[in-house]
Amino acid sequence: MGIFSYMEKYDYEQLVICQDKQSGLKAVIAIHDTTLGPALGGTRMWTYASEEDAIEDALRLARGMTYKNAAAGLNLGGGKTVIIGDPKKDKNEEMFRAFGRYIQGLNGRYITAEDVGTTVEDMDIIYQETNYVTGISPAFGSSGNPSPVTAYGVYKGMKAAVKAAFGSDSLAGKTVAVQGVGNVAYHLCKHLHHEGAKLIVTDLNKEAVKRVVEEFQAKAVEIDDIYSVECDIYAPCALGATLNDQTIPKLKAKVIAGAANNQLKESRHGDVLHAMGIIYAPDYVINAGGVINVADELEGYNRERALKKVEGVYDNIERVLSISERDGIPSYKAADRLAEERIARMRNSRSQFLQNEHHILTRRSRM
Ligand SMILES: NC(=O)C1=CN([C@@H]2O[C@H](COP(=O)(O)OP(=O)(O)OC[C@H]3O[C@@H](n4cnc5c(N)ncnc54)[C@H](O)[C@@H]3O)[C@@H](O)[C@H]2O)C=CC1
Ligand SMILES: CC(C)CC(=O)C(=O)O
Repeated sequence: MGIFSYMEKYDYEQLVICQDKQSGLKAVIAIHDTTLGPALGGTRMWTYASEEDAIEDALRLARGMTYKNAAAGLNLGGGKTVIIGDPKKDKNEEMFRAFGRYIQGLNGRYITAEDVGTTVEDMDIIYQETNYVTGISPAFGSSGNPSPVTAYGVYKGMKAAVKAAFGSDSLAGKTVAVQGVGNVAYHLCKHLHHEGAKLIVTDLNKEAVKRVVEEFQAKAVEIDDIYSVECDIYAPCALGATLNDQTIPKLKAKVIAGAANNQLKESRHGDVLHAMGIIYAPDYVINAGGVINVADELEGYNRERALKKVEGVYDNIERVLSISERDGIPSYKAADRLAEERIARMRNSRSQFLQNEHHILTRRSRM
């Protein structure tokens, strides 16, 4: 399908291809929908096999952010950036300075933050060129790395999903298979270990595996074995599309609850999970803790208030799963319905861009 056909099919607003020869920057900014407010979504840096893969990831992630921000009750639209490159080798200051200027050129339509392969330090560099960035250092009055807060939300959402499957939200004694133990899942494993869950983990990064084995007595398995291990919960916390025709038949888990974006390769895989009786916590509902955290910056960041809002992920998962049960529809469809209904209701309200004649992020710099 051509880019314009794809953008028309899912009603995207804008796709920006950014290049800076001197720094090697090759970035794709996708803005899906700004009905609820400026598009907010992180910047992912990854070694994509092709430019087409990078563009597809940016588009899928951006639309996911529209649904995530709407379902979380935020006055934010959906957008995302991918930077093509190896985050371990290809980063430099001028790359993120150039990227910050491209964001500034969008005049507040897109606000960025961290995602896979980018860090608070990268956001601090971007902040030198534009105000339209969140998740920057607390020294600037910001919220810092969103990952630990995302993990807290996933932990709360997992408890709600476990309650739907087993009748109690206790994770004590439950076995959780965690795929990808990076920024978010390291902190998720800490919560799970503290509550007495047993951990089975895998990651391409052997140092990341070693850390959770040593700290949380996790059992390490090979990359492809994570799907078929005996467990109660499968927690996808790596990249997307891990729920597909090849992997779903291997699953033994009764619950799927993880941080990764775009876990379903295609929507129909959500139908398959529903038919199998597996409780699927929709990815953009359970992993909304990070964006809820950085969105609190719009009011002048208050960590206690932000964490209180993130605890609401538990209620949101309960609400989606009860709609799924009541109406006999897959949980991903119940989540989509909630998000789409809010966007439709807000379509005619005043834009969140210019409350009190100021972009919603300018309040931060006035505090
Ligand atoms: N950082 C945040 O606050 C948020 C992150 N997410 C999503 O959560 C997921 C994880 O994000 P982070 O922890 O920030 O990224 P990260 O890059 O720190 O961790 C991802 C880990 O997955 C591993 N990995 C990649 N492919 C793998 C595979 N095939 N099998 C096993 N491990 C694999 C990587 O080696 C890495 O250690 C991503 O999908 C991200 O988009 C969603 C919401 C917020
Ligand atoms: C604050 C960011 C981590 C938000 C985002 O990009 C996400 O939730 O995927």
